[in-house]
Amino acid sequence: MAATAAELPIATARLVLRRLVPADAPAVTRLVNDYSVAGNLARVPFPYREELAREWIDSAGEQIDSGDAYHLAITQDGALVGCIGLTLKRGALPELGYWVGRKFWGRGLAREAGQGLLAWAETHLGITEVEASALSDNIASQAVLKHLGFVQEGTAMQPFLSRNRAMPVALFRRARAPAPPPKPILLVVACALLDSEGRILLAQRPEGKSMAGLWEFPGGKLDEGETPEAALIRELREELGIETQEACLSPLFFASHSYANFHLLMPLYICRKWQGRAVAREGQNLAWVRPDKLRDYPMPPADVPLVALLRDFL
Ligand SMILES: Nc1nc2c([nH]c(=O)n2[C@H]2C[C@H](O)[C@@H](COP(=O)(O)OP(=O)(O)OP(=O)(O)O)O2)c(=O)[nH]1
Repeated sequence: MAATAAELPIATARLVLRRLVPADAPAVTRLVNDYSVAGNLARVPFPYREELAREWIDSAGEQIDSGDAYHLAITQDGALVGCIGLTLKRGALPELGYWVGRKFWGRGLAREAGQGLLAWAETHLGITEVEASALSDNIASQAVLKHLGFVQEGTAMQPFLSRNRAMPVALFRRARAPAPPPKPILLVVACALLDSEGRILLAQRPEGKSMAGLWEFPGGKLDEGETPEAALIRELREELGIETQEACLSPLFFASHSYANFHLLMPLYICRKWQGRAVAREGQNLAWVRPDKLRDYPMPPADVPLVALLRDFL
């Protein structure tokens, strides 16, 4: 598996870009089997059948593992709204492609997903220059590319499977993005609460928050003047209604991860002793999870290395 595949999913303010899974086939088919979507895509036939979606999802997984292409599901609040991908080619620039289901148009989702994927590709694959194309009359898609820093370089005729003929397209290219402004470092403390059966407590981020639907270790940001331990004791009380003391918190690992707008520095503590029963005081879903099942719970990208370390440690 390419080392970079471990750095997925990609989280943006409203979206999670994750690997496609076989269970996505019906949603992909429903959204692509719409001429207003398929007609803009060069490489999909119309009508579009679920069998093709299944084959494409399988090959997308293989391509991520081999590092040949990164086609990802664009999800919002856990639901698939479109797909985005970067195809690496020999002797040519990597190519960006995307589509968003018609009912999700007009919300800036393609732009947000594009920013997330391009920033990820720059950080993890060292890719700075990318090309893309859009039908000459697809003004919306061209506007997305321009927002992403692409500049039109020419036009060409390209065969479109969905239309059974060649169509005029505008060719775009994006040079290295200007250096981004420095990001603030956000210090967040988190805790692996371990119960007597060796299970760890995960909490699901609720709708309306960034990275909604992903599972995380309980915790949160430090208040002004607070020590990390005091912040964690307060967060555990506020979120779960449990009481613990500094002596019961042992520092374990830390995460250091760049999100779009901030750089997260997150010490992870382990706690085996507390008073009270953990209950969801903020409407979040809770799950007590065995270490070997942690991978079944999608977590923010910052947590992925922590989960691997924790599984080895426990
Ligand atoms: N508590 C916790 N936060 C995590 C984990 N992984 C991870 O990336 N984070 C991020 C999500 C948030 O951006 C930040 C936690 O801050 P928070 O819990 O106080 O903030 P929040 O979600 O209420 O608010 P927001 O800033 O996301 O809107 O750290 C984790 O395992 N636990």
